[in-house]
Order: sequence, then C-alpha cells, then structure tokens
Amino acid sequence: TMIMVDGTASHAIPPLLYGQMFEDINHSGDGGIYAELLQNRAFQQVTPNTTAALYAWSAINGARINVIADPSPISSALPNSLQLIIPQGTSGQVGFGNEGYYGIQVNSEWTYNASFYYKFSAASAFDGAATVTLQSMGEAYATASVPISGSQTAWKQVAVSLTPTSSPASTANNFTVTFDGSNAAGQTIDFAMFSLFPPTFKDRENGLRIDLATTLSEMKPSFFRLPGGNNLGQTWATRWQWNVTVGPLINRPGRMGDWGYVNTDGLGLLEYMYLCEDMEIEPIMAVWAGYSLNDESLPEDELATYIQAAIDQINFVIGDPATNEYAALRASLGHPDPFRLTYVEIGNEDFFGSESYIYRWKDFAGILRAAFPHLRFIATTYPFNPILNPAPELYDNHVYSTPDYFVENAFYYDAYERNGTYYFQGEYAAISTNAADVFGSLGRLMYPTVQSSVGEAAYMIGFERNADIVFATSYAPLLMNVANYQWSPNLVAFDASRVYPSTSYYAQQLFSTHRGTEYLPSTLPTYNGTLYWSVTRNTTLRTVYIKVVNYDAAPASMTFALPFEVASAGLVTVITGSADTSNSPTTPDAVVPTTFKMTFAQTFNYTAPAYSVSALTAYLV
Ligand SMILES: O=S(=O)(O)O[C@H]1C[C@H](O)[C@@H](O)[C@@H]1CO
Repeated sequence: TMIMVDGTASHAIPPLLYGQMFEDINHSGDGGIYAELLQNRAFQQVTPNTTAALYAWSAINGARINVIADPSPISSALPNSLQLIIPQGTSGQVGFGNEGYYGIQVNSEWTYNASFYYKFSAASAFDGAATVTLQSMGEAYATASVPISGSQTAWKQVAVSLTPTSSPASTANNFTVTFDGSNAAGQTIDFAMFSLFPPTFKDRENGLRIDLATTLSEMKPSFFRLPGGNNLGQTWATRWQWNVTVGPLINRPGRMGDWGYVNTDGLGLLEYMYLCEDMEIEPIMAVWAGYSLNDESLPEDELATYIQAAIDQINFVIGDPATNEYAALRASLGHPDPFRLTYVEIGNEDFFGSESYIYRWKDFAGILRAAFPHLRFIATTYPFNPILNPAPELYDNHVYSTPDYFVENAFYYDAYERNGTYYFQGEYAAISTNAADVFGSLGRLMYPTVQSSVGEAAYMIGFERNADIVFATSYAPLLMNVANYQWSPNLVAFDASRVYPSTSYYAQQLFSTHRGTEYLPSTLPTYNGTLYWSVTRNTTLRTVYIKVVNYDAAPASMTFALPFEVASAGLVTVITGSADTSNSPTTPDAVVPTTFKMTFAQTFNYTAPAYSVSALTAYLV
C-alpha cells in the first residue's frame, strides 16, 4: 500500500481529543480509585438490625455486633452505628473486623491512617484500650492501641497510624478493633464512621489509590468525564446530588448507586476536582437533568429546583467566593480559586428519554448558557433527533459493539455534516464478538482482546481524520474491580493489590501520547478494509506521528511518501498479539507496547504486524 502524505494540515488536533470516562461502576470509585480501604465504613444506606447491614464486618472471638439506628447518631447523614457488646466470660481479644473491598493490601512501606468514632450509650467505669490491627488469621502485621474511656458518652473520634512489619503477598487481610475480653466483659460500645487510608496519590487527603491514579495518569488523558454515565442517576430518587457529596465525611449520607452497591460519596465533587487538578486534566462534568427511567422524567414545571442545583454545582466548581455562597463553600473547604471547567453535560444518554429532553434541554441549556456564557454544554440525545432548541453546539455519542463493527465504521464521522456542531465520543468499546447479542452474554468479553483493541483503534483513526468535528473521545467503562463488577470489558482491571492495564488501555495510551497538534491528510484507507493510518504533526516538537492499524491476520507492507525531510533516526511503538489474547490477572503482561528504533527517509517502508496498532515517530529536520 502506497500512502502519499500532504504537507498542509487540514485541521487542528483538538486539545481534549483523548480522555477518560468515569463513573462508579465495577467499584471504580468505592473499592477502586477512592483510597478508603474499609467497605461499608459508615453503614450508609443499610437497614439496621439486619445481617446485610454488617456487610464486610464480622465478629471476633464471641463479640456480639449489630448495626443499630442510633438514638443519638453521629450526624443526621449517618443515622446508623455499630454496637459492640462484649459478653461476660469472654477472654482474649474480642471485637470485630472488616475485610476491606475483597481484600486489603498490607504493605510495610506504607503508614496507614485508621480512625473511628466511639461513644458509650451509657456511662461506665470502663477505662481500657482498643487494639487496632491489620492482620490475617490472627497474625498481626501492624498493631496500635487506642485509649477507650467509659465516661465518653458523646461521640469522640480517635485516630491511629499503622505501620506493618511485613508485606504479605496475600490481600486476604482484615482491619480489626478488639478489646481484652476479661477486662471489657459486659461493656456495650457504639462505633461510627470508620476509615482506613493508605498513602494517597499526590498525598491528597481523602484521596486516590496511588497505583490506579498513576496508571490513569500515565495514559496522558486530557479530560475526565464525571460523575457518571448511568451513575448520574436514572431516577429522581437515586440521582447524584452534588451538595451531599462535599464537606465533612460524616455529613455525606451516600446513596445507592446505579450499579447495585452503595456509593459512599467519599469520592465527591471536590475530590473529583482535585483528581483533575492533580492529574492536570479538565473535567467534563454532568448535571442531573430530570431524566427518569421509562421516560417518567420530571415535568417541565418541576425543573426549576434542579436547574438551580446545576447552577449551584457549577458555582461550586468555578464561582467567585466573594459573590456566590457555593463558591464560598469551595473556598471554605480549602480551594478559593476556581477549578478548570469548560464542558458541562446535560444528563446522560437522554436518547432513552428524548421526548422530555426537548423541554429539559431547552430549560437547562437555555438557563445555564445565560448564567455561564463561557461554558459549553453537551446534549446527550441522538444528534438532531429530536431537533432541540437552542440548537446544541455539542453532542455526546455512545456506541458499544463488536470489533468488526468498529472497523466497518472507521469512516463513521467522515459522513457527518460539517454544520458547526462538534461531537464527543463519550463512550465506546468493542464488548462482544457476537453481533447478534452484543449486550448479552454470548461472545461478551471479560477483558479487551488484541482483536477488540485493534478494532477500536481503527475507529480512533477516524477520530483524528475527523477531528475538525470530533473534539473529545473516551473508552468506557474505565475501571473494574475483578472481585465485584457489573460490566465487562473495561479499560483497566484491578484487585486489592494490583492493576491490570488492558490491550485497549495500551491502544488508548499510544494514541494519546502520539497526538500531534495538526492533521496531515494522506491517501485514504480503503473503506471497510483492514488497514488504517493517520498522520499528524506537532509543529512545536517538530515531530510527525504516523499511527497504523492492521486488523488483518497477515502483516501489511506499506510505503509512506512524505512531502518533507525527516531525520533518519526515529521510533516505532507497537502493540500486537494473537487476536484472542487479553491482559488479565492471570496473564497481566500478555501484550505490552514495545518500542524500537526505526530508520526513516522521505519515502520509507513499514510493515505493520498482524493484529497490531503502531505509532511511528519521525523528527522533522
Ligand atoms: O446499559 S448501558 O446504557 O449501555 O450502560 C452504559 C451506558 C451508560 O452511560 C454507562 O453508564 C454504561 C456503561 O458504560
């Protein structure tokens, strides 16, 4: 294949072309990137006096534990507490433990911060101590003692640091709080708001798990879509409410997320903004827009409260503390300066509720555009279907399908009308090999495969060729706790101690780290073929990037004819492997990018391996 490259750029590569879509699905947040190690730490959204309320907690050595609706709760947001009764006649260490989110990594290089609140519902003469440990099967890796006084009838927070003496390979460890049964016999003690944190990304308080945040950061994304796809809330009752996700953790009630588990909202709006700030990326932030399942959306005359909530949410992020109370709240929480924000999404996948979106978009976009004229608002129905007023400048397209679909549709955006509308490919992934049952189980992928990642890459070549109208793209979903997930495949899998970047993660990383600032037209790939390429240039770095995608089972020989000179010394980074290969916990590095030196000339040859994604880097002379 002979490819002629044009030296005149046709369009810029927009700054946000590659980024990340986040929502708390598959324990992406709680039990994932949010670094809290204890599951069900505050008994949020559980029914007292049930076994389920004790999820992840267990009694030790004869203790009796129960989640109660506390008559004097730690806060109105956290009505439940854990009541411990130490029966008469017990001896040894008696108390309770937490198993974490399917394990707890114990690392002797880390100092852990543990804390909890306690009170005695009735004053007692008890004057002793709680032993706090990180342990497995009775072997304590870290131990600390906390004075506990029976005179403490009001809630009191206690904190200890734990430094393990070894790093067990297994993550089957527990956080425990116990008492010496002999001298604590007969005591009843209430507990609330437990927390156990390891060191965090950029040392941020209430922050992020370092290995996961680092992996995401190393993909060099430019944006972070939050707080969700579906987890924005598909019903009024379960909607995400920004204002109850900020401030002290004991004031955050949490909510039942859209994926079947309680969201603590410890990863709240301010934490999301710090994530963006610490990863030097900008948010694409959604506001809940009155959508309900089965199109039982809020009627137009009930929207005002939620439009105001959206205004307040935006002001919390970018408002002036001198003039806006929610911006002042941000300042009081330690961040007086506004955060970066350009893009605000109105709802999520409102094509499921497009009839009501006609008025919901009209009112949300109309009022928010007037309130924030410099922000850009994204519609989430199908483009121009239905027709919306005011006309959206931006649409968020989502597509999940087979690897073949992405190859067959590599020219999807070439056919789009250029009419001043720009597109966010906010969610896409090859999720199944079975076109007849994409969302079902037949052919569904557990992890991305070389074939699915190469298929996606063909589609991504189309993003660059059409970056005059495609301004942002992100694979979805981003994260998956392999111990408890609701959706597969995902970009990055993880367990309690390890991160497993997928073949699609490496493809995303390859495109994102070889972006260029402008697109150079070239001979068009064959429509519905197996070989795709794009040429971009970074005028500042004086580099030329050529991405090549070969979806064929055979290598592809190519000749590129450049209209300018390049240095002979260049590089090529390749991702390749057999079609069905995945990176997984059992084969974490089955496919990783490899980089080679490559000799360039104004006309040069390149052979793309079978099933491969390549990024060639040449240097202008
Ligand atoms: O069942 S779907 O609608 O396909 O769910 C998808 C679309 C939604 O925005 C996101 O939350 C979810 C997984 O990424």
